[in-house]
Amino acid sequence: MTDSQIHKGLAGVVVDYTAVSKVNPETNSLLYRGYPVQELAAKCSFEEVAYLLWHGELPDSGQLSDFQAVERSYRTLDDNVKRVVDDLPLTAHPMDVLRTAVSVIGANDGQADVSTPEANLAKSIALLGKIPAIVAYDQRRRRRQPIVEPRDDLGYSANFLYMTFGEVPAQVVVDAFDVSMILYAEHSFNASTFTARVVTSTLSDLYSAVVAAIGALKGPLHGGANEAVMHVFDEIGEAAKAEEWLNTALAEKRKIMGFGHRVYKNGDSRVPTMKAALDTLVAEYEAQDLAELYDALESSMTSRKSILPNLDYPSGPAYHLMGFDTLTFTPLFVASRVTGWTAHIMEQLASNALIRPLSLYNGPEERHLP
Ligand SMILES: CC(=O)SCCNC(=O)CCNC(=O)[C@H](O)C(C)(C)COP(=O)(O)OP(=O)(O)OC[C@H]1O[C@@H](n2cnc3c(N)ncnc32)[C@H](O)[C@@H]1OP(=O)(O)O
Ligand SMILES: O=C([O-])CC(=O)C(=O)O
Repeated sequence: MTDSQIHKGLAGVVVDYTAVSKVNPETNSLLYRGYPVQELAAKCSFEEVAYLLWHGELPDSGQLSDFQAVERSYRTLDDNVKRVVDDLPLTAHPMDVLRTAVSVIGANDGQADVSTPEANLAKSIALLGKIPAIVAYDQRRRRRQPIVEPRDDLGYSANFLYMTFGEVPAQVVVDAFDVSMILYAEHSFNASTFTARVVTSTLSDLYSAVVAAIGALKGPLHGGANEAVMHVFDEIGEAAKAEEWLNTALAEKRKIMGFGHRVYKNGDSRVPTMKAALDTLVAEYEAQDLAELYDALESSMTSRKSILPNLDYPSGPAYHLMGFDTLTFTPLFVASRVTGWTAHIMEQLASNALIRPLSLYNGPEERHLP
């Protein structure tokens, strides 16, 4: 084995087929089951997109209402989950709380190890329904606000916002949130999805794969970047300081959160759609200062490094304007991406091979105890 066989970070390595989504950096496009994500964001709800990712086809109206009824039936949290969350310190990151709560849901499911396609689909829909309840519960407990029970007369996004804030915001806000959920739902073999597939490849259960994926998503090089973008905005403060801040940060060899991508080198296909959603929020909340800071950092970064924003760059400030706590941004990503993860878990199981790459040893030569 030689050095040339090593692909650090698996960059450029094709590991398997997938029919769930196609990321094409040459055409700067992203297809979910063949449909451009921009069309889905413009014409479909997040529930329809979740159904598409799992079933391969969009639902007709009867299939959609059956699906929505099942998702709505899972929106209430069991007491045992609430108790575990309540026992966690407020110093725990919301991603750690969510990871723990999903683990508790798995441990309480007597059928956790049943991995038929039907059983895994049922668990996936249950997680789709329950994760917003966990995220909302945790933000409200941190704010010492009373818990808001779900409403089954509301769609996914309106209910998510209602449970978090105690009221349904203006329709433009619900729409922007729904668009973000659609855009975050799926992105081929990214680090967290690959993590879920590795766990699944050992024939472990769906909950274990999702818990592991949450851990992988938390890091700032992946999903944690949407939170990190907001910390950067807070650090900079105002548009006039963006260029100087960036010069210092680059001189210190810092990675600028929300910029760059392993696959897209000419811009992230999802950014224009999310930026348009952010613009509607800027108008709704009259947040021109934030928009100016966004533009100033983007244009400084583009002229200094020619590195373009990824989806986390517009999503972070969008969630901020909606009123979410900064630490809650990556859990919002989980709420959406659980659809893609579970679609991949089911795909992996349908054609499984244990994922186990090789390594080139560079430790001490063989040696022996005296
Ligand atoms: C939804 C998502 O998960 S999207 C990704 C979210 N993550 C972030 O926004 C974190 C910031 N971005 C990054 O750290 C990187 O761009 C990654 C991890 C996303 C992609 O990394 P890679 O594909 O490994 O790119 P790589 O690190 O090889 O970058 C190539 C060059 O661009 C530089 N670069 C890439 N992204 C950035 C950045 N955000 N800030 C500063 N420099 C950067 C690298 O330092 C490297 O420079 P060098 O050749 O002088 O060493
Ligand atoms: O594809 C990646 O590497 C990261 C990403 O954008 C995502 O998971 O949405």
